[in-house]
Amino acid sequence: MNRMQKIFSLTISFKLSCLGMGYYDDMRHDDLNYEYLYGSTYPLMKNAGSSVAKVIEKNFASGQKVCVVCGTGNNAGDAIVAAELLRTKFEVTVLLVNGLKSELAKKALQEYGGNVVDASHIDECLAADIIIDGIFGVGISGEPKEPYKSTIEKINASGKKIVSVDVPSGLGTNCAVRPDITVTFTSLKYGMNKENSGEIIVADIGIPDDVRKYAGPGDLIYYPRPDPDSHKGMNGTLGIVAGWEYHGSSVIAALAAENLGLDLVRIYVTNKNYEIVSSYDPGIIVRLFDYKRQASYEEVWRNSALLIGPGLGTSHEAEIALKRLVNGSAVPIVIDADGITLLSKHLSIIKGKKIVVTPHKNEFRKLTGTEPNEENAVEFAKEKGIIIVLKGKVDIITDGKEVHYAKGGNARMTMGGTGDLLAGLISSFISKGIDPMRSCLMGTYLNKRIGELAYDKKGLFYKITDMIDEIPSVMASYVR
Ligand SMILES: NC(=O)C1=CN([C@@H]2O[C@H](COP(=O)(O)OP(=O)(O)OC[C@H]3O[C@@H](n4cnc5c(N)ncnc54)[C@H](O)[C@@H]3O)[C@@H](O)[C@H]2O)[C@@H](O)CC1
Ligand SMILES: [K+]
Repeated sequence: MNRMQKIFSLTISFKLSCLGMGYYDDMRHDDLNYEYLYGSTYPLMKNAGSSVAKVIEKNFASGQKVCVVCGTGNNAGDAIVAAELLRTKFEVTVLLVNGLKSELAKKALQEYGGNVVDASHIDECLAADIIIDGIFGVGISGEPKEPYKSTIEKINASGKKIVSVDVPSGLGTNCAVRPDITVTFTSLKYGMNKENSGEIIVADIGIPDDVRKYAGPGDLIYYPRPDPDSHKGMNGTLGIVAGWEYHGSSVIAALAAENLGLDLVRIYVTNKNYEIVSSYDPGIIVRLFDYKRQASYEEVWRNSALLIGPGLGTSHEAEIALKRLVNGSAVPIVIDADGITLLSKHLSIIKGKKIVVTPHKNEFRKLTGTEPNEENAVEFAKEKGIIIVLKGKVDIITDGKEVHYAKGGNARMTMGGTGDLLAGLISSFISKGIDPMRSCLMGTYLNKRIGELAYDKKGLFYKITDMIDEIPSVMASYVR
């Protein structure tokens, strides 16, 4: 390879591995939400394997020898499912290059009744007529390590017909299988073309639309891990303008934010509640807000996202503050509770702003002048260019184009404070730079989930801080 070729190859490889991560995240998202809604994702693996088997039956004469080369993950599982379906018509051998790690792949192997060999039989296995490549799918990270690197080289040197499962193993690195056919699942992966993937067949493996319509644990994986080189302020700063009337609402939202790993959580209150809010938690910064001073507004605008409204009251000073804050803000704002009541009198201020409004049914009526239902929420969100989270037994989340739902929770969640908590969660995710729509899905799912966990421990007798206490364990199980 000359220098230019090397640079080109490195660029391609970098791009593919970066974008490969995107596919991996999307696949994990779909898998987690699938599990949440329907249970095990094994049926998807069965569908994936079955689509590979169908392609082989259609393209190759039966009776030939097939070597199914397996890595350790779910890509191998798909290949083993295909092996079981093919073994009545073909002479099939499953080659386990280095055992299996994936539980689903192990299950597929249990259901497979044919011939299995280990790496000591690699040469004899690769002498088959057809090779199924189930070494890596989108779960690869970095360059293939041994023993896979030399296995890929042997596959490419074999001169046999090669069918890759989902993606050619190693695609985007310097060592990739070069197949005749690739059966890829759900959608074409970035960078795949005829040269590196052979004939590409996109197979639908039956992932239901609901995995993207419903908020679920899969949405939480989009929480950004802090860069080890980042400094204070780069991982979310939230300005909470709340609690001027009912101080507890601002504290609930701030505690939610603190538990979500933000760098700085600041509450802005007036004289009346300054002392009591300041005394609550050492991790929360409390600042005095004077609605007549421009400096107060400028301080609030320096945060990466704002939450306005919980326990704010509807005083004259709150009304002025809301108007000026929204008007001058360049960062996204979540408006909740009293903020919604005030906003309903000044709807023109949200034009062109990045706004999420989180009304319950009555607040929705006040805000829109219409009945709280999906159709009206979509209509209002579209007309105003905002996101609406209409809270209820099932939350409805819409930006006027897409509609999503969050279900779950329990009857105890009608208690005061759950709305403040939800607004705190959504605004915190937004402050970390997560897309606002995704932030709403993450927040609505998480709010319902922590209600369920609190119920598991204390039944109907849990309180709002019990929900807040559950935030870290839920997040930590999806974000490492
Ligand atoms: N929702 C979906 O899209 C579905 C995807 N499925 C399959 O699942 C695949 C992804 O499965 P997995 O996440 O288990 O990942 P893979 O099967 O792609 O590979 C992961 C395994 O390879 C190892 N590994 C990763 N990089 C390596 C490297 N550079 N050198 C050596 N070993 C390495 C890992 O330790 C892990 O055991 C997809 O490509 C697809 O084939 C299907 O099972 C069905 C559902
Ligand atoms: K593969």
